[in-house]
Amino acid sequence: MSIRHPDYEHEQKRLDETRSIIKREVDTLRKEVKEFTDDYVKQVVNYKKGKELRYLEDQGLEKPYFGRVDFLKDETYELDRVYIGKRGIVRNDTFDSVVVDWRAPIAGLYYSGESKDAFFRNGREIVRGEVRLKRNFAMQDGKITGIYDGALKETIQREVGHPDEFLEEGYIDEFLAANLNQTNDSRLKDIVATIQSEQNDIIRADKDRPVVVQGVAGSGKTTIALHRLSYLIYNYQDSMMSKKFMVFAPNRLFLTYISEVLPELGVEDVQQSTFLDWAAKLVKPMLPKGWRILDPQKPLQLFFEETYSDKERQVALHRLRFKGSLAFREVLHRYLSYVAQNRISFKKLGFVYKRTQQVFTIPGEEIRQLFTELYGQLPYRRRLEALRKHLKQEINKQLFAHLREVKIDLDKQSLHKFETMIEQVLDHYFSIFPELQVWEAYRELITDPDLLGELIQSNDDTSKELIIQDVCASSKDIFANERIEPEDAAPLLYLRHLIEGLEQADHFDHSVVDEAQDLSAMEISVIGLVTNRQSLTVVGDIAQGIHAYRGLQTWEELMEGVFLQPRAVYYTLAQSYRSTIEIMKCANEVLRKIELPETIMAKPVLRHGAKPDCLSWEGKDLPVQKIVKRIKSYLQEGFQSIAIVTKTAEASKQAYKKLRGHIEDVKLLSIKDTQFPGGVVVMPSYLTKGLQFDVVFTLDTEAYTDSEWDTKLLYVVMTRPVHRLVLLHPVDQVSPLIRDIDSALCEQDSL
Ligand SMILES: Nc1ncnc2c1ncn2[C@@H]1O[C@H](COP(=O)(O)OP(=O)(O)OP(=O)(O)O)[C@@H](O)[C@H]1O
Repeated sequence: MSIRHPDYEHEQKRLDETRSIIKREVDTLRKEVKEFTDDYVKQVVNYKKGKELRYLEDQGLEKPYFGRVDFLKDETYELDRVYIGKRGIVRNDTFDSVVVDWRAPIAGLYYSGESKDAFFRNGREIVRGEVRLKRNFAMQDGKITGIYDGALKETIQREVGHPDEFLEEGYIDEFLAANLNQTNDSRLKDIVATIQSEQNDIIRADKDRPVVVQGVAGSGKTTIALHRLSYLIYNYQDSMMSKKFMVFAPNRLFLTYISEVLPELGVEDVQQSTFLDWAAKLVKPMLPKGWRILDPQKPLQLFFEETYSDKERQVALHRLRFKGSLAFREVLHRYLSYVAQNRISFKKLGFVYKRTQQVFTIPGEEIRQLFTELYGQLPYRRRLEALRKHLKQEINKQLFAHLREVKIDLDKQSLHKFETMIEQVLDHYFSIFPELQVWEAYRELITDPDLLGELIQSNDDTSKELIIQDVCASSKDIFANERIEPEDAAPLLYLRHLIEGLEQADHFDHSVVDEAQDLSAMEISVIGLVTNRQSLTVVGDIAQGIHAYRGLQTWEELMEGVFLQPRAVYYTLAQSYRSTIEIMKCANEVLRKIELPETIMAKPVLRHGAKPDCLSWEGKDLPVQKIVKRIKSYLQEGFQSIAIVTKTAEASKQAYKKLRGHIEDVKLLSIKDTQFPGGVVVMPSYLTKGLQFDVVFTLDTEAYTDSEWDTKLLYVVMTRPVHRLVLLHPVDQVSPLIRDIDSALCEQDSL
């Protein structure tokens, strides 16, 4: 575990050897990359070599690997000693592997830890054996500065003697602790050296099944979802393309925040979008000219800001929840059946072959069955195409059977004439099918209470009536201004899937859905529709669901209602890596105010820090000078990213006005921002989702009531800091959420 490790000499020698190999590689690559060529293939090879060279120069030489695993194979008793790094390194002359890429199958052993019963997949083969050693290295300037051995439990046993007690407290190995304790620059990093076993299971999960992860705040959900992309592209580049990977995240700010880690992980050209930005591109061309999608912030203002009446909120809640629900998805399906049943009269198809006066018919019932059953799974338009083809074949079959019977041989010209006649007959027949237009159909459905009432299924008639009235009347009002709302986008796309089918070109090879609890089941269903082979990674935390008016209430909704074929694999992550024990204990105390399953309480890793400060101030005006003084002292201590968080966007603007003259470079962030600047920022609570900072101030803690939404919102904010949390409130206004937090958990004082 330290420099006096018995293997130190040996490991340093191994590192020296590896570094000299890398130096030779660097020299060769430098020469090769410099060579000019106008051959396209060679240019591509050179580009790849250039990338490899940059990695070796920037990182490979400094730290070629971070771990070692010794694996004794059951079958052959061979001992593989594998050094694992961020990228694989192969000797150019002998093609020997010097360092194995962390994503390679054998590297999985390193992450699952020491075990007598281990295995990895080598293509189709499963190689079994024993992991004899898992070793981590700390390195600096080509020197080994630390060697950490063993699986967690054994290490603790050796060092302190009481493994279970420590594990319960969230003990982590020294190597991980050393990594976590570095001051954070608030950007996401790669964690390839310290991926934990339960995280590794998610990263390496089956690519062709949806993966759903409930992970507490700071458990690494975003990080591992991105590592999974890197893993997938490394192992399946024949069947997947990184430019067909999509990351859905809650806002544009968050997208730039995560985008920096992607090149580090070797996946550069991944698409990234909010659900709405992506959906809007597909939905806008479907709308009548001049129509627009309303601002997605509207509902947040409606629910978090005080200017709206309870009635307005209630109506919006009914409408928004309904539009995102699986019940509505069912209604969309039923609408198509309704059209088939009520708006198409399946008459018999008949025609006469004039030359012999033979009458051919296909009964209406048979056509109905073909349409609703045999081709029932296809989108409406494709069903029509398939049905037409089918009927044409059937007519041909009947005709040729008849011709054989009456011994008539048709010449080319007669055949052509006959073909034309069939097309005419079919054209006439198909005029009975309504030409469904997605937008028109949707509009009819969502504004006509009688139709919706007929298609909705609910046991509770009174609430059904109420919901239908709210949904239809308020949707009509929105449409009257030639607007749709963001929550219309997913059902519109779903209906398009049912009527026209979604373009294959818009499909993804893999989709990551981050902060999935804030999307509706309908939205996630749509993402499922456009993701090939259901290759999705869906991560989130129900405790952080701040879009309760539309988001998921439980993961069961997805497991039982969306991902059925194939079924999703569900994982939970309870260990939290971001904040100190002191911060997480305090945040958990707030979360306990609402009823949530125990599985979503975070267990912080064993990293201590200062207790959160809960500071009250006297007087009418915010004590700007005192707050500024605190911020400055944190900056002097070396903390680089500080978030001053207010509950609403409006409050952020006010706070920014007060602070900007006193703190250099302070920035105000709003939903419109796309760049995440770091430094000192003022921002509304809901925008902090997914982000992290060294220090977080909640400027108006008193604004959070004890409603479920406010509780979750404050919890989100309280779980953003890596090192320090400061909760501020006027002395005579205390939020019920923090009123009775034990003074053992937070430092209560006046500012
Ligand atoms: N195995 C690990 N080793 C080192 N750091 C880790 C590990 N897992 C997570 N972290 C760190 O924990 C922090 C939180 O990670 P991340 O933002 O991915 O979590 P999250 O679950 O998405 O959080 P939230 O839901 O609160 O937004 C990051 O700084 C990340 O680097």
